[in-house]
Amino acid sequence: MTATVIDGKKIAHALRERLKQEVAELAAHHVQPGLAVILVGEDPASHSYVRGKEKACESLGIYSKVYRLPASVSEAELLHTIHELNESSLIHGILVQLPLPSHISESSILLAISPDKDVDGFHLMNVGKLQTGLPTFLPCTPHGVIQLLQYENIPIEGKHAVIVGRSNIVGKPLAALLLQHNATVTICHSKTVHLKNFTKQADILIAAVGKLRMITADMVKSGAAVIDVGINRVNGRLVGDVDFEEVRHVASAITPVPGGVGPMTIAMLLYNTVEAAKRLES
Ligand SMILES: Nc1nc(=O)c2c([nH]1)NC[C@@H]1CN(c3ccc(C(=O)N[C@@H](CCC(=O)O)C(=O)O)cc3)C=[N+]21
Repeated sequence: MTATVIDGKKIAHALRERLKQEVAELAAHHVQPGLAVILVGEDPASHSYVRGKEKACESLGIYSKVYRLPASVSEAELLHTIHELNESSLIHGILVQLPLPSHISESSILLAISPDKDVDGFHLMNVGKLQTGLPTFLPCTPHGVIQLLQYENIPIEGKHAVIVGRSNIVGKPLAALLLQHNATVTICHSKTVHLKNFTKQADILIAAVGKLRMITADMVKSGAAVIDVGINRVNGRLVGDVDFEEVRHVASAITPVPGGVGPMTIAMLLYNTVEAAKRLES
């Protein structure tokens, strides 16, 4: 078997074209969605992601403003910036790029963002809403994964989805979303004993660990859909958590890295920003 390679770039592009029309319709009503991105420190990868987000906003006609703050910024200063953005009428979405320097408490920063502008869906109120099944901003990467599966007509209901990785930004919210779509969900992590026994049972296997090519062909059931959320850098090149060349001969569908989940994450951020503008301006 050779898997269908899921073209995340193409699917993200299609979503962005739809959003571009929505932004144009909002403009006719004198509303321009605005996104503020706060980036603390000098991590080159973070700077590169944030540039991607800026360019994406520009191509859709979304206003964006990036706050590049030194790693030495205090928690109080950061909170001050967030409070100003909560009040700003130009800004509908606020994103604080993670990770933050260790002297800043991530949870207090995320709590300070107005839940109505929390386009990452990381505020505790919105985390609770997601768990409860109430409408909220869906975290971008998990939402992007669901969109990829739906676009490719990969059924979720009744299927066994196995997620490797339990982070607050991918593994846990993705488990909640897959449950909402009636999958049977297993979450595996670094302390899981005999990981392969679990991954082998997956109809949908999601790798979100951050460990280079850790999912090998022997861990995948024949015909499974394999979604690679991993981003690892090898000599400046991006490589996923899945051994793509090996696993593509076992799976029925597989996402590449780059060009899989990453572009969808950005598309869903734009989607949430447009949603935020519609809600705040209605
Ligand atoms: N508050 C917050 N929200 C985030 O959504 C967030 C974050 N912090 N911190 C870092 C991670 C990482 N992330 C990516 C987004 C797009 C690509 C992406 O577009 N990747 C392209 C390649 C880009 C390249 O070549 O550098 C691809 O996979 O094809 C990757 C990674 C969002 N994150």
